[in-house]
Amino acid sequence: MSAHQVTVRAPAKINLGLSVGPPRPDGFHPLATVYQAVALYDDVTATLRDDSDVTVEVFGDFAADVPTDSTNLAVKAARVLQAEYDVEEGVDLVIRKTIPVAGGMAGGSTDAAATLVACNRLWGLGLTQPELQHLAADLGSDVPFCLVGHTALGRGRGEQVTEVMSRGTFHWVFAIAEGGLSTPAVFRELDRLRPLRRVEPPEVHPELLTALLSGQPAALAVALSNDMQAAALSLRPELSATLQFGLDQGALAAMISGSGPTCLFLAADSRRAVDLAVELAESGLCRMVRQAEGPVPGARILPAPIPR
Ligand SMILES: C[C@@](CO)(OP(=O)(O)O)[C@H](O)COP(=O)(O)OP(=O)(O)OC[C@H]1O[C@@H](n2ccc(N)nc2=O)[C@H](O)[C@@H]1O
Ligand SMILES: Nc1ncnc2c1ncn2[C@@H]1O[C@H](COP(=O)(O)OP(=O)(O)O)[C@@H](O)[C@H]1O
Repeated sequence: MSAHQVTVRAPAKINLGLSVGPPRPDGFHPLATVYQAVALYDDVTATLRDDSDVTVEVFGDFAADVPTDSTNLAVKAARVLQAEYDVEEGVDLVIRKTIPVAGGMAGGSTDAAATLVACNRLWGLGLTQPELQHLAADLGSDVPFCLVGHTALGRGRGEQVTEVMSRGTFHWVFAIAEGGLSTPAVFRELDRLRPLRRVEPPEVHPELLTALLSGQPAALAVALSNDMQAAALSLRPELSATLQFGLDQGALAAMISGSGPTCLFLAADSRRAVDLAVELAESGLCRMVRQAEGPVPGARILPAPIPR
């Protein structure tokens, strides 16, 4: 079924465990990661064009930091679909951005996932989830997870995802830093910091999977890990103070999100998450504070567009 306009809501991700192996011959790093999708969303509205052009407009919190040319990941996703399936129609994309840019939360990747879902419907392509997953993997290592959401294990370079059982809802607080960090630069810093001969193949810690099954935030707090944290802190040492501040205010755990620089905090419940968010906002240590629960589903079509 095709449509004239489709809006897709797509979540940010965090990595509850991020184990990074030595670089492969193609330059990518093998990962064993446990992703979780959290309720911080970008909305992508796709409107049909008669000609074959693809345009993008971005508004919202972080719009100024997002490219609106052919390097935009949403534009790339639409172009990939056009090329693969000989689509003659085009699309106008409008992104409402609430996920920090270059923040280690897969904002660009999730916009690409949203665009795949939206254009699949808009152009009446009828592609299945595995077909979309295949295209997603070519667009970026995080994109396949953004399609499925919830909690999932990521292997390979992060693009091979399988669902992980998780009980209950976890309450997260995010301290969004001024400026972003380039993902390749953080991987390079990690390689510089670690003697490569001694780097083990990546692995998921069994305690993390057990903690997710228990649904207990206190168990999850001690099972979180991120190999990229040391590299992100090496590039942005001031983030250590933000992490420590959150712990001093009662967070169960504090960690860098993915390649950073967003700092994430696990709260015991929703009330404590609100308290922590207020304290962080007043601390002046970050640009913005957000709260979100997880897990939530991946990119999905909304029944009606969201007014601007
Ligand atoms: C680090 C992670 C953890 O989930 O997330 P972010 O912190 O960026 O959100 C991801 O692996 C980011 O995935 P994504 O942002 O899709 O990366 P890609 O576009 O595939 O790759 C961008 C660049 O990052 C490096 N890269 C990425 C993934 C990987 N497994 N090994 C790498 O070395 C490579 O230099 C690559 O050219
Ligand atoms: N739709 C998009 N949203 C955000 N960033 C985008 C988008 N398209 C391209 N980019 C580029 O991708 C880079 C990484 O962005 P993002 O996916 O938000 O970060 P991260 O890889 O840390 O999760 C940004 O610096 C930006 O230049």
